Amino acid sequence: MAARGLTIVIKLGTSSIVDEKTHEPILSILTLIVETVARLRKDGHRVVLVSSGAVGVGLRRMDWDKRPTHLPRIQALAAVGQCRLMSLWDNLFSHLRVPVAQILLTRNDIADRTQYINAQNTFEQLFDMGVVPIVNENDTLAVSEIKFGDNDTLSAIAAATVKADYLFLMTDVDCLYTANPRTNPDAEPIEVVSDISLLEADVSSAGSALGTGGMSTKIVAAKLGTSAGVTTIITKSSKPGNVHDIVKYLQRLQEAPNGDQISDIPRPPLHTRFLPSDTPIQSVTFWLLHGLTPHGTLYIDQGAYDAILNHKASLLPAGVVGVEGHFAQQEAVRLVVAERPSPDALDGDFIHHAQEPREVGRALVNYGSMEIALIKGHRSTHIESLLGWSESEYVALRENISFHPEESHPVTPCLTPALEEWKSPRSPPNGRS
Ligand SMILES: N[C@@H](CCC(=O)OP(=O)(O)O)C(=O)O
Repeated sequence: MAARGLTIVIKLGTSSIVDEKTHEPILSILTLIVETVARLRKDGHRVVLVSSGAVGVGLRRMDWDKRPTHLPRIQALAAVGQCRLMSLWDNLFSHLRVPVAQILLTRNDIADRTQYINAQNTFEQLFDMGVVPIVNENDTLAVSEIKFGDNDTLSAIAAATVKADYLFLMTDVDCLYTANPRTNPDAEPIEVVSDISLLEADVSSAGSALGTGGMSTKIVAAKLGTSAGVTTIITKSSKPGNVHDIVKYLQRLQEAPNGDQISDIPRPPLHTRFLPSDTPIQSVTFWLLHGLTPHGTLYIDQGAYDAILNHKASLLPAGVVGVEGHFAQQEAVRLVVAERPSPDALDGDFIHHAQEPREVGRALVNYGSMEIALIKGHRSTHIESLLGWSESEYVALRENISFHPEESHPVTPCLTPALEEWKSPRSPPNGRS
């Protein structure tokens, strides 16, 4: 039986495709990527590339030594580089007769539900036309509040948007290790991470001089990807052909009817595979949680939280104990569970007295921050007399509320503990190359 065509997103960071010192494109890698993508397509798969490198390529074009710090200069440089970067990709892909398309995104572009769906439709159409979409952040427009921040996060959001089967985060290491393999001879590769919430990652790991991501942003991207049902894979960018081999291996693994035959399958190149959540969140939920930038925070009491979570209730003004930030109707806010203040507490006191306030989800609100500050703690029947008008009896409708699939876990420096939890039964012996 022919294998089903998969949707595969491959993310390439700046350091994978641009020489850090000379800023020249690493043509050998770019070519191998193009050949790999062409092979995957021949196998019937749909491929999206998320390519960084606009700033790096721009530096070469302008003959500048280093990345500027002044934002308009970075944005101008990215505009120069993006054009050249795409011409490089287009040129290389054209030799194998693969048409490509450029998709530049900012958070704003997908903050509107209609635009998000438009983006989905465009990807879909490009796949139907046999085109490889090449995605980057729209650096020319993006300022901090509308930035994805790094292309690892962008690639996870793109993977969720196209409902990808696999997201490959190409990096300068083969995989995650139980310890630093350069300094610790006992370091073992981590082949499978079945529950990413158990993983403790080094948030201090820096990215390259040109890019913005690092290992920590890959872990964040893997969390986003797996929560949306996307198997997320870290593997070495200098061996792009590995992507093809890993996909073949995973297909054979899926087709193997029972465990006995798995041992007959040749081992794949080294990689770390983050397994998707058993209960992936829906597209709308993912969009609410990750597509929108929150403009403020609503503090809700435990009763409201339980009612929304367990009884599918909408959020009433009575369940709101505090408001932070300035936001308008239909903007996204964080939801944080906090204790109700004592009657004699000063405004805002609940935040300080609450036992570990925690963000539990996000919501699109029916009222702006000023209105919610007036109606919080009151019955819905009082909204009209308090505001002089009433839009809805709810601060947020249940369908516009999404909860995070898991509570946030502390992220501490080290990739080592709880190894047994992550290792697949087939983890290779120490020192495997
Ligand atoms: N959008 C930017 C890259 C941003 C970024 O995160 O880069 P990287 O950390 O190399 O994936 C560019 O094209 O230069």
